[in-house]
Amino acid sequence: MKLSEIKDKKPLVFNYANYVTPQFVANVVNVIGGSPIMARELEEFPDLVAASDAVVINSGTWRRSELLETIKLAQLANQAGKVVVLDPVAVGIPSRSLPVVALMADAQIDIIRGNAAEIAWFAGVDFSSQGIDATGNGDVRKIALLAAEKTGAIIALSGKQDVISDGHTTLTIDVDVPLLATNVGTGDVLSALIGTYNGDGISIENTMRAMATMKLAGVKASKKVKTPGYFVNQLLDELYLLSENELDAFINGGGIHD
Ligand SMILES: Nc1ncnc2c1ncn2[C@@H]1O[C@H](COP(=O)(O)OP(=O)(O)O)[C@@H](O)[C@H]1O
Ligand SMILES: Cc1ncsc1CCOP(=O)(O)O
Ligand SMILES: [Mg+2]
Repeated sequence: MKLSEIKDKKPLVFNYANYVTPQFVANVVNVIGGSPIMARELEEFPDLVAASDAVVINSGTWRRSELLETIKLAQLANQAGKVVVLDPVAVGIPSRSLPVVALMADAQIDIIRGNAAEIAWFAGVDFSSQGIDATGNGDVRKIALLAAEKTGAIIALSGKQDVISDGHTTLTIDVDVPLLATNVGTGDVLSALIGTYNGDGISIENTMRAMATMKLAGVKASKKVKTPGYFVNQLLDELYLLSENELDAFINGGGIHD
């Protein structure tokens, strides 16, 4: 949906969040105009999925004992026709790959948002990483396209260059904002923004708008402040203040490439 529609409809975004960044994620969904809720209690899933417009599963601090519950959550969302976004934090670490494989075998994941190393894992391409961060270099367009073909999901690959691919259409946002990489959680936030924008229907266009929103807010914040602490607060303010017209101008003004 468009930014103005988010402000109108206030999509409810159910975040199965990691325990590192939930406050940041909830605030970003809130300032953009959506409505966040965090939960991880199985008994609550049917009610919460029914009420939600999107379900965002972040595997960043997943315990094995939560796997079956999370699969159930994704299945409930599938049955209710709600978009499911997966943020597969550090999925390339072998012990982290197994539960993600299990989830994807038993439920449909509509959109996968990860950094280049995480998406490269789905593509079957080698890409250096250190813990939660991508550290290597590679052809990120090709990696996103391959990952989309292999998973059937829309791929939202983030980094210096953002790439969105559904296996047919591949878009890139090529804008370097190093400060966006200085706060832990910007990736988690982006995944929740993607859920918010896809709350009324899953599309590459909605996914691109979410990524452009984050990038543009980052560009604006980095013009005003130069250090990580101020930046994270300025980023929240820029997300809050962002208008539909500014976003359209960014998207149509050469920020996005085929
Ligand atoms: N060097 C960079 N230049 C511009 N934007 C970046 C850069 N690194 C990360 N970002 C942005 O930061 C956000 C989080 O992406 P990323 O750091 O790849 O995720 P994660 O935190 O999951 O590793 C995205 O909006 C992405 O575009
Ligand atoms: C540090 C850390 N450890 C497990 S999840 C997590 C946060 C990851 O956040 P992001 O991928 O958005 O930087
Ligand atoms: Mg991440």
